[in-house]
Amino acid sequence: MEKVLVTRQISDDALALIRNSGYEVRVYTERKNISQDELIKMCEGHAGLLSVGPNKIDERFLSACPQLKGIALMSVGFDKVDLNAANKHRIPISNTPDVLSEATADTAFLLMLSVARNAFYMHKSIERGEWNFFDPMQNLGQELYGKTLGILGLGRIGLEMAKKAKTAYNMNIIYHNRNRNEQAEKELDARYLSFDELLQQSDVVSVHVNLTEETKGLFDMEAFAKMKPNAIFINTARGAIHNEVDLLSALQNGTIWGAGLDVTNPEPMDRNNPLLNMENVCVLPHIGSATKETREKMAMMAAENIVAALKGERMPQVINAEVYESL
Ligand SMILES: NC(=O)c1ccc[n+]([C@@H]2O[C@H](COP(=O)([O-])OP(=O)(O)OC[C@H]3O[C@@H](n4cnc5c(N)ncnc54)[C@H](O)[C@@H]3O)[C@@H](O)[C@H]2O)c1
Ligand SMILES: O=C(O)[C@H](O)CO
Repeated sequence: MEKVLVTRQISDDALALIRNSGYEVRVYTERKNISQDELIKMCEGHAGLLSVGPNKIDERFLSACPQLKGIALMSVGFDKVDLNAANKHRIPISNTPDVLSEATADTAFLLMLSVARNAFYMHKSIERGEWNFFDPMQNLGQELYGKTLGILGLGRIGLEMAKKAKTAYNMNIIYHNRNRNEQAEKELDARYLSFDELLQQSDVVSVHVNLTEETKGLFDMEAFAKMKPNAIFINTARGAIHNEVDLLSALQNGTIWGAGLDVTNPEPMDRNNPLLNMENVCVLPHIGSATKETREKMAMMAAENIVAALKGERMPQVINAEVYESL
């Protein structure tokens, strides 16, 4: 019986789907990140890998695991995968698009509102015993009604964020993306701008692009300096898209007003990171898609994909469709 390695505990239904399809499942249950050497060792004797978490799938890994017939990621982001290497080894790789878009956009929205009202810091101030009387001039945040939201990356998640902001706060939507989205322009009255124009005109910038060589470090001091002093920076995409040292300076010297991060670089963030003690910053531990419903859907999607790969069928959510074309 062929075996599938699952690198984290996932839902029983998803595991049952793999087992009921005729495969043995081994679940790695230790609560720590896995080194590549450990993963290579664990993959021995397995035909399928359902990869949960930031496992690096590169030339070294794929050369060391020639028995793998497919890899299903339980994430939409695939920045840890070297697709050229996967194509070279003819390994199909799948991800979990769409099912997590709403939950992740909710997290971006939650951060936007929390930063605008300093919510996390206010919570901590109660714990510190600082809530002693009602002061009408203290703890003042910003309103979002009618303000301008700049979306970098109007893909699946960016579009959900734009819809929420338009519906809930009638925000003006501006965006920068690889391609224009005429439907969003029509339905949300969204305006397409250059990256620099987006920075200059946004009250909130929300990042939803994939992490690539092009977007790595895109938000540095030069970018923050182009933003408005009242601007809020939200990143739920990947931590490496912003330069953390530059972000800290921009927040400390008032170049921008606040920041909300669901993603950091590295992850986990060091508990002594100065960003955690700033009034104008909210940080979450990469919980973008972390609802029971969404994680269940992601697990089922990943399970369906790995079963397809082992059966020799096309993975429904394959990222590197080229592997099928070259067969
Ligand atoms: N925080 C979380 O838990 C969480 C959850 C899901 C996804 N994510 C991140 O969100 C990202 C986006 O997910 P998605 O499903 O919306 O992906 P998507 O592919 O639908 O959207 C990404 C958009 O960014 C655009 N883009 C990419 N590079 C660009 C560039 N250099 N300039 C302009 N536009 C560019 C693309 O054209 C696309 O429209 C994922 O890659 C992942 O890193 C994070
Ligand atoms: O890309 C994703 O789906 C999330 O960030 C989880 O890795």
